Amino acid sequence: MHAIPGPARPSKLSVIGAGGVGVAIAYAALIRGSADVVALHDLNAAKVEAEVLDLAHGTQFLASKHVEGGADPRVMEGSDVVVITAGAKQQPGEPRLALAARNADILKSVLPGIREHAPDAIVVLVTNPCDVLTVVAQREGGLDPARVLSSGTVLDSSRLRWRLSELVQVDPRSVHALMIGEHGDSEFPLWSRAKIGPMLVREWMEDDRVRFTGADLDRIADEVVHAAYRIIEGKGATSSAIGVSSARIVEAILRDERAVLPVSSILAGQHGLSGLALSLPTIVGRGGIERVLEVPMEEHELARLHASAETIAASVRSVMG
Ligand SMILES: NC(=O)C1=CN([C@@H]2O[C@H](COP(=O)(O)OP(=O)(O)OC[C@H]3O[C@@H](n4cnc5c(N)ncnc54)[C@H](O)[C@@H]3O)[C@@H](O)[C@H]2O)C=CC1
Ligand SMILES: CC(=O)C(=O)O
Repeated sequence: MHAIPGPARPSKLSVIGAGGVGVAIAYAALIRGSADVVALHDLNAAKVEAEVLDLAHGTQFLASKHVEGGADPRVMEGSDVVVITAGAKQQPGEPRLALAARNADILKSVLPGIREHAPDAIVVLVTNPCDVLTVVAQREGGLDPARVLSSGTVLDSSRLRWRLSELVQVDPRSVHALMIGEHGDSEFPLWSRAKIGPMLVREWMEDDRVRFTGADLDRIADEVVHAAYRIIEGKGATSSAIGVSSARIVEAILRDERAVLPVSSILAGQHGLSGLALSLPTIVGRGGIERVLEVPMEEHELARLHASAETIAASVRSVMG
């Protein structure tokens, strides 16, 4: 006789940091139904309690039905995924790497709470510089490298796909293009593998009916690399797009999708790189990082990847010695 399966345990996402980004992630996750339960945690009790109430008041219209939170780290109990957004954000014109020392200290202060209350959770870094902090979290927290990752260039790749889709007037879901490397100034588009539908972007450019050139692609790449600076100049921070990007990563984990996403994780020899985190196309599932794909690339792209890796490694050395 087969046992009748009981109801599945509700999935739980906790978000540390109830600032602009943390709330955007919680809101996106609740609307999309990324997790059954969403918890918010912040040191600022009044702020986090107000944010939880504000979110809960929309429950009737949300896909996920339970939001909770507070200043006590016990709100993270039973989490399947913990997303970290706690920390300082960039001032206009400030590079992400300038936040490394400050945010590494904040990260170190939140790791014991995760270890105590959510020891089985996959940890996703969003706080910048997210590649550097992924390494800090793994080493300081003694985490399994497969179970700590960062949103990396998921957001940047979404920016790239949107700009390309506007250029060629094709649905962004049919644009397959990646920003790789650092989530920061040294990132770059992997043009040699970029496709629109089944056709390489380069093949589109050889078609007489297509009205874009290499100069257009250079301009788009530059816009993507500088996108956050532009938004921070105008509204002080970015939040909405990282909200949906992070919710998407959480879904890939909780639903064991084995989706290929350009998250950042600690490399173990891919492309000759080890001991630092950066973004490459990666299979993401219930175990976190299932596999980093060693995508073939051209020599000049490999050189850019190594330069990006060195930028991250230098920052890791500066905060960890
Ligand atoms: N990886 C990415 O693609 C992106 C990353 N970010 C990064 O996300 C981070 C957060 O940005 P915002 O939410 O705009 O900043 P914010 O200033 O609005 O919020 C930060 C929150 O962290 C909280 N916090 C600080 N220390 C804490 C601790 N020890 N425990 C719990 N909470 C703590 C603060 O009380 C505050 O509510 C920044 O580092 C920013 O650069 C922002 C956008 C995109
Ligand atoms: C702030 C940041 O990292 C971004 O919007 O890309």
